[in-house]
Amino acid sequence: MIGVTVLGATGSIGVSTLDVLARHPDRFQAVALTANRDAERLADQCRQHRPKFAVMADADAAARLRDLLADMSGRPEILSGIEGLEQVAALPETDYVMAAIVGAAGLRPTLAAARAGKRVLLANKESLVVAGAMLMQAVSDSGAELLPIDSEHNAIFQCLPPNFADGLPRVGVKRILLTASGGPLREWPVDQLSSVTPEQACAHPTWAMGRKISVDSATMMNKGLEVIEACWLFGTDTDHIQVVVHPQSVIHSLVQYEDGSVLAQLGNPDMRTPIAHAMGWPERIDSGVAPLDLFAVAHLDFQEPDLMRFPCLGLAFESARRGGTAPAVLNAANEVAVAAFLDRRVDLPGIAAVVADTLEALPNESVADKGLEFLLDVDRRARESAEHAVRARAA
Ligand SMILES: NC(=O)C1=CN([C@@H]2O[C@H](COP(=O)(O)OP(=O)(O)OC[C@H]3O[C@@H](n4cnc5c(N)ncnc54)[C@H](OP(=O)(O)O)[C@@H]3O)[C@@H](O)[C@H]2O)C=CC1
Ligand SMILES: CC(=O)[C@@H](O)[C@H](O)COP(=O)(O)O
Ligand SMILES: [Mn+2]
Repeated sequence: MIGVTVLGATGSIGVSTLDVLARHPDRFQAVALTANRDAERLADQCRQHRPKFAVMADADAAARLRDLLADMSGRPEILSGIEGLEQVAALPETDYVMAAIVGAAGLRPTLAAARAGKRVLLANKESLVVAGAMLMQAVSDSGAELLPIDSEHNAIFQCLPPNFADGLPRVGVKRILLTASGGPLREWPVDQLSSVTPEQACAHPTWAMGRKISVDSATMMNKGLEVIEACWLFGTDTDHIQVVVHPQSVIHSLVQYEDGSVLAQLGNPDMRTPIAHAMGWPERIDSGVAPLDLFAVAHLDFQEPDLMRFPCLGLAFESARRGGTAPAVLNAANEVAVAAFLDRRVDLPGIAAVVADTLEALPNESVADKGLEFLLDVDRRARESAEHAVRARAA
């Protein structure tokens, strides 16, 4: 039996993961489930999946979870805080860790799973953006397995040969073609972007996801974060990654080879496919996703991204090229700006403006030989600076 810890069990990826896990009761057992504040949903999940541990990041929510599960026989041990998250990411009875916390908050538990040598199923792209070198080093030092859950990166993984870690040029790869839907604002009049509401930004045309990543898709910052994620996962650079807008989200990404071949992975836009792929790998297991009907799809369209409409994508490419602390600053500023947008404290174009101001305000520092505390401090300073930029725009 394979023991699974699901970090971020109550979120969009967490729920899909538990759906796949429940389809294979003879293969997987939930060992630990975690959430931030949603004790009610985590309590329901504990009753269904009967994990040994449940963690609420928030201490008050952990107390609520204890009350909610007081009458459950064989109830899980309930932990709280970041230490609880790190503990269940590294349990001896856990084989696989689904890293599905949203944002840089997922970094420490994801790192704990990597350091403990687990199979890390990585949805939390922000971990790689903030601490790519450190996370990749932890994976290599411990012998952990890192399998991408992000649909594009999972697709690329499926289109690469098993020895891709030898280096993409050595295995004949010319470049990665990273697909993007273009989000709900792809055709919105550019001069009216300041009127976009949080509800409109979160109404993704093809994927059902949490609110933070939905806004990132609307600004195309999501694709920018994914470019940085791809650089780390596949040992490449921005010159070898092309973003291709593909509104149908049926092709999840492509790999172009030296001989002219282009390999692609296709499927319905449902995250249970990459989740089942990574949980079953190297075998193929049922995901519950309906077979792709190409006649119903009928057309596959491709466009170049419009960097005037989507300045966040340009900022992310620039941060990736600069390296150092720039990607961590980009990520922190974006998290602050997206939260402010969802609170209606800045308008949608304000997100890119806050990120640009924050990148400008902070020096770019080298991350070589620096530890986790340094990166957490960069993240903290960038958040402070971004919050100032939000207030300055609101004033
Ligand atoms: N949704 C998708 O289809 C895809 C998501 N991803 C990535 O996966 C990750 C998760 O996304 P998604 O599932 O959409 O997000 P959701 O917002 O739906 O879920 C986030 C999860 O993280 C928990 N959480 C939030 N903040 C904290 C915190 N500070 N400490 C501990 N736990 C916390 C939430 O708990 P609570 O419910 O209590 O708030 C919830 O369980 C993101 O990094 C995203 O970029 C990548 C590709 C596709
Ligand atoms: C499902 C998934 O992997 C998301 O990251 C998706 O890519 C979002 O769609 P966009 O292409 O619009 O960012
Ligand atoms: Mn994606």
